[in-house]
Amino acid sequence: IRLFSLGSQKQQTTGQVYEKMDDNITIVRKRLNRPLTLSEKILYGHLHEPHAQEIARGSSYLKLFPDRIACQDATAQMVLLQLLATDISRVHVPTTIHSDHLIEAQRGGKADLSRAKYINKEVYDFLADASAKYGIGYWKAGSGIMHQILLENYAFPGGLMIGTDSHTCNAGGLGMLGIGVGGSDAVDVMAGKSWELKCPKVIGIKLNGRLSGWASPKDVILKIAGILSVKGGTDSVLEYFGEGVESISCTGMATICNMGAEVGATSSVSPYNQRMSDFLKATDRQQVADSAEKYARNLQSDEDAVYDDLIEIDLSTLEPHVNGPFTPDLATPLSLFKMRVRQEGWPETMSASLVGSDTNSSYEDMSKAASIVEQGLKKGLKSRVPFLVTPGSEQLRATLERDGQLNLFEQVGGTTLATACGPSIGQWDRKQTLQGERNSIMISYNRNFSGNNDSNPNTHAFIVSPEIATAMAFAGKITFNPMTDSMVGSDGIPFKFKAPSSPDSPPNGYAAYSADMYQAPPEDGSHIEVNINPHSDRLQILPRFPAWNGKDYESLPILTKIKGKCTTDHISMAGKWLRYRGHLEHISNNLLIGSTNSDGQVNQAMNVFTNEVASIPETARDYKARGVSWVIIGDENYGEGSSREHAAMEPRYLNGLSVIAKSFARIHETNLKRNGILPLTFSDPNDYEKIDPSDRVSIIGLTNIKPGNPLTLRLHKSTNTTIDIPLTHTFNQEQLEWFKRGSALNTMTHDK
Ligand SMILES: O=C(O)C[C@@](O)(C[N+](=O)[O-])C(=O)O
Repeated sequence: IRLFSLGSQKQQTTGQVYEKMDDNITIVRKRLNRPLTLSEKILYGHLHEPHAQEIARGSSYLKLFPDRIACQDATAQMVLLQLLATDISRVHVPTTIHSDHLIEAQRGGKADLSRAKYINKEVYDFLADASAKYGIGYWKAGSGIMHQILLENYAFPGGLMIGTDSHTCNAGGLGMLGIGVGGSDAVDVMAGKSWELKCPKVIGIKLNGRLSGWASPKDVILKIAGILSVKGGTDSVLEYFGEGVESISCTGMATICNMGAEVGATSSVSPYNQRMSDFLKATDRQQVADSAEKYARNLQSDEDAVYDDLIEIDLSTLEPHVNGPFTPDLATPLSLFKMRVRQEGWPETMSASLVGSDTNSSYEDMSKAASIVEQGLKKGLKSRVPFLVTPGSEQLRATLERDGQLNLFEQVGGTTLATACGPSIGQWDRKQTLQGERNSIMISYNRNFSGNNDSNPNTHAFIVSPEIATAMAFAGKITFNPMTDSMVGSDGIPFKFKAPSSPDSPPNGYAAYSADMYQAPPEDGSHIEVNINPHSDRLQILPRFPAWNGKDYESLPILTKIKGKCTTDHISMAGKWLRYRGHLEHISNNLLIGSTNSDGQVNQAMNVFTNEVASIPETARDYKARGVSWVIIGDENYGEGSSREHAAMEPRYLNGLSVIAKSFARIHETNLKRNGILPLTFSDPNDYEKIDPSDRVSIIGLTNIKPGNPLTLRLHKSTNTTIDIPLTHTFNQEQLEWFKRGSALNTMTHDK
């Protein structure tokens, strides 16, 4: 299978990682004198200073050494632009970049891939050249989605990996702790620095019984999302255990761990077991399986481990779920979905069914979808809607082609897309839906925010398993329930779909990768020049953010007071804006264009100098041109979702200095800190109501800012009165250096 070498990436063997983990765990056990959960063993097994590290779940900051770094092409550009600003000559930790975001779904896999290679040539060349220069392995467009490639080649039980993608936690399916981060975190680790993470709490999720019928691994996490909500996992690791885990494939557990990002979890992980051993062997990693077997005690939770919270799921009674629209935690059991569709008035007619992507594109997933298709075919039926299928990697695509599943999809009118994220991050050219048209789609992806798949805010996206999405494609309506409803074959005879089944992995093994999918890093790339055209539309040398001026912030305007959900998609939309992910000036034109303000307006701001209403980016640019800094007022879970640090860099670049919110999503809060913006929280969330968008605000206490010290927000009302509001922050001492120097990057570079 593996037709590529890791090249000169000097990396520890898995056995060496396990030996180090074992030593650390022994030291920490003696200090804590209590049982450890699996995620604790992995984290403490990677501590920089196991003897001295303060360990307090939910509060202390751990200093860690990850085993790997992974980036995808939409976020890697900012990583490499930051690397170019440092004195780093070669990454200190094995790193790969995966080209999976910049391929737009339009006509089908081959055509879309060659179009993407043409459109994105400048960016792909930049990624390839900079990867070679810094000793990074580069997976080219068409090789597959980062999370599948990682699972198939690099993830291992007990490992610790950071990735510039919020779904890095997908690796939990193979027992690895994968954590989504912003690019600046990755640069720290590439430089050989230890990486800092707030010690997570641990939510135990005990799976009892075993899945049967139409219930799939996807339904486990869809149910959990409904229980925890999009912020319920914040600052926690979801840790799976129990007999039910043994009944789920390694890739099935990866699906469950992948969507832990949707409840804001720091990560998700499952214990080492035979299924993982089987998957490692099926993907040509016998040695890893042997090492894991030898250290299995460190790859599972202690029997009497204590969790901060416990959720039990009975797999035997679990039914399929449908989550959405517009938020991944709006969970409805399939049996109640038709009624809810009618109660809520959601569009009943389907406009498309999308199967695959990084969440559900394993051999098992695709084979289950194919088993439904085969039943429909036998009854002379075809998909009634566009049926788009995304294999997760080239290895999977070649295997599915060899074993016949792709041909089945095509026989019912399905289209195989490129092995890329495509519609899951808005890279979908939908000619048939006009902007604003109300419609419903069924997706086996992980995220369904407004506009996330096709930029149409009225596309109602419902997250389901691949088999449910496939069955509904034959019915052409979202109220179809394959567990209860019949279809009519072309012979006029009614029938019901039988529940799907599939092997975990291909019975005849995986097909081979073609060697030109991967560019191994050369022994020495220091001679390689990375040039950026100063007139480029897509790549721009990173401007430096100015250091703090040492004073309190006085009488700043509020750019916008946001009400309700404000994810990183609302702050820095993906889709067609991915084009500018390497150009801060250009991408800043999408700042908060998806957000709704407290007056209920989308992408509108009152300019306090001109008294004119304009778009948020235009208003911010006017303030910047006037040399005026400003703040954003946010609601709950501000910055939910993605790892894209652009959502923090853009406001900073346009002169934003602080976001004051009721609460923050973990990754985004760190991204704001790392880019010199103050993420501050209302000590009393009700104080949010005291703010009028026309107020001026001062932030008092900065000259004495210390970890744990509250700050004061002083509101200057139009009636010439002031109101003081207490604010909290979560900066520790090192992070305050980022604020004072203007950004974390500024602490790593000398003025050139
Ligand atoms: O936008 C990106 O590039 C990052 C991303 O949104 C990708 N993704 O997983 O959808 C994320 O969630 O990290």
